[in-house]
Amino acid sequence: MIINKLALINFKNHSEQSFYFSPQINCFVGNNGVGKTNILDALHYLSVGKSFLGNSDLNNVKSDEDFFVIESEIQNEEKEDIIKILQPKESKKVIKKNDKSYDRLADHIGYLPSVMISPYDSNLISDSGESRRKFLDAMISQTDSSYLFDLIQYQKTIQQRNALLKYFAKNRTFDKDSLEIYDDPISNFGTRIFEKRKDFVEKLNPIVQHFYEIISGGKEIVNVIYESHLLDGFDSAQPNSFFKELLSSSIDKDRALTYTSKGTHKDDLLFEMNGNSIKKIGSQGQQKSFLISLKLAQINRIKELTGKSPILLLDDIFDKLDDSRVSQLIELVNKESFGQIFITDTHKERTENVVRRINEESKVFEI
Ligand SMILES: Nc1ncnc2c1ncn2[C@@H]1O[C@H](COP(=O)(O)OP(=O)(O)OP(=O)(O)O)[C@@H](O)[C@H]1O
Repeated sequence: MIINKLALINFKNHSEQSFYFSPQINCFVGNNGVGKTNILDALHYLSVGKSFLGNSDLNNVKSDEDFFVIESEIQNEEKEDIIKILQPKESKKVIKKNDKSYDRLADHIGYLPSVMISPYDSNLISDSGESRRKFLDAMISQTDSSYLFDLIQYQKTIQQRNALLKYFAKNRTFDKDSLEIYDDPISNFGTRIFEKRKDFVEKLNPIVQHFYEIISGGKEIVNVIYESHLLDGFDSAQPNSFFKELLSSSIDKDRALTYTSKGTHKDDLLFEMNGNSIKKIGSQGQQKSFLISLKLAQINRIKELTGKSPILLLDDIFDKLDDSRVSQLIELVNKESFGQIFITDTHKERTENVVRRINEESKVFEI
């Protein structure tokens, strides 16, 4: 998939902008705050229908305007598709492919896979498990639409179970049978989610290690470890029954807490360097190298599973990396022949130097 053209109207600080892209490398250079990251965010919208910054859609409408439009021409093998996202201030967001609206956003996920590497990635290390779960879910969803369906159903059912637990607490009543109605759907959806997450992380980890070794010159060993309540005692011969046991053994605790305390909604990823938490012992540069390795491994898995090269969005990537790590990274990008790449940087000369070394067709846009 190659994005040939991007046109923005009233998207964040961009009133009207069009770009005709190189199929290989595209750089946006300019001072702080001119809207370089916003362009990557628009490309992220094209991929997954929302901002990578987690902003609400309405916040992305340019101040004092009534709507935004992101429109693009995308080379999809032999044909060109038009993807259009329209967000009016007064009504729902519409995503169209070749003039036909999608019924559900989920149907668009996977069409144009993307991987973003940005300064905000450090939140993956510093934040709570929720942001790592979201990252894992977004990664698997881009390669497996049934995963996204299971995830949506699982989350809905957990919400219903939690609402019932709260109802019981509020009305000082309890009915075990009504609570157990949720055991089957939760364990069915949840077990599938668990198995896919476990498998995905097991295959991702050696690739992360491989990339980290290249970027760091083999200085440290990193590990991505999947953590789940389901790991201890899970029996693949009877997959669902273990989840059900987990739910029933925590009923008393759940009643006291008024929410479901055990399940895949509590999963996490552990990031380690030389056997210790990378959050505790990793320097900023080491953490950044780890996150880049994680994202490059994500590209690798998406390519392997879907046959599509995701677009690579690199926001301020060169910041905080020393020269040798930048060189290793460039060599890697060169060797691995990633798909179409979009880079932002405040230093025009640095970007131009880097791009020259990559030796691919490129365009530099001054914003
Ligand atoms: N809804 C909006 N309406 C108008 N302007 C907006 C809106 N949302 C964000 N902006 C503006 O976008 C600018 C930030 O853009 P962006 O983060 O893309 O900059 P950047 O060029 O990547 O900067 P840096 O080099 O600092 O990362 C800010 O000036 C901000 O005020």
